[in-house]
Amino acid sequence: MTASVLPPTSLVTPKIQLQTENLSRTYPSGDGQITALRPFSHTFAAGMTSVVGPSGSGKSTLLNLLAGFDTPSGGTVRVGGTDIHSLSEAGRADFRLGNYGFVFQSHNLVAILSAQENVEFPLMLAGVPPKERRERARALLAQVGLEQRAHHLPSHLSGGEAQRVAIARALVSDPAVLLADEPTGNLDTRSGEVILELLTRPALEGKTVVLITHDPDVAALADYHLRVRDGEVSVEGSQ
Ligand SMILES: Nc1ncnc2c1ncn2[C@@H]1O[C@H](COP(=O)(O)OP(=O)(O)OP(=O)(O)O)[C@@H](O)[C@H]1O
Repeated sequence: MTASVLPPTSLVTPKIQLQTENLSRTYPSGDGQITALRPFSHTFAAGMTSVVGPSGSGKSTLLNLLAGFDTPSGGTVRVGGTDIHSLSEAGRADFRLGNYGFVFQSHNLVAILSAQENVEFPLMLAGVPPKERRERARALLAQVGLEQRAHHLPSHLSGGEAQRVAIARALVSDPAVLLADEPTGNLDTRSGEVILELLTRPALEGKTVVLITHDPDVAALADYHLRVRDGEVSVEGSQ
């Protein structure tokens, strides 16, 4: 894998703060309500924060709210001072393009696009000119060690390779916030280690990485630790 410095880009964003205040979510259930997330106030530090907790405890609910994919029942998520849920849907989508990267358990690559085109995709949506798009996507594919696979379709990549392309895509806009939901969940141990190493790099660069995992060994790699139990998030301190 080639370690390289990101090329200059018009999309570079400064490190920004991810902050929640009394963030909560309830869902209707029959006659009553399910409290998926109890009021949670927290400032995420730059670096990697793991989120652990049993199935159904509220981890994905928290991540979806941080991403602005779901609407809170109360409270706010601020990214660099912007209350993301006060934006229109289109405004939030634009804001995400410039500030967030996502890595999911399943790579979610577009099946009919090559690895290179998948990585270019967010830049295309952001209106970055083709030449710069190509160069940045190439640089990112090199960073994840897949420059030789640039023209392969996702179906011709291994699970670990596809996840590396997904990471390249998540990082291509140089986002300040990277949200990862069980990114190693479907991978063998060795491929999982490669993915984690790639996720620790942006954390070392001062970005805010939030990583949901069931795996205590994966969580142990993070700088900060949150535990969710019955919708209650607690801070477990740093190591
Ligand atoms: N759209 C929804 N409608 C109703 N209830 C929901 C919805 N999404 C989540 N819940 C409920 O909220 C609670 C928290 O769910 P959530 O998916 O956040 O848990 P999780 O910790 O991510 O679980 P897992 O580890 O299994 O993915 C659960 O009781 C779940 O059933």
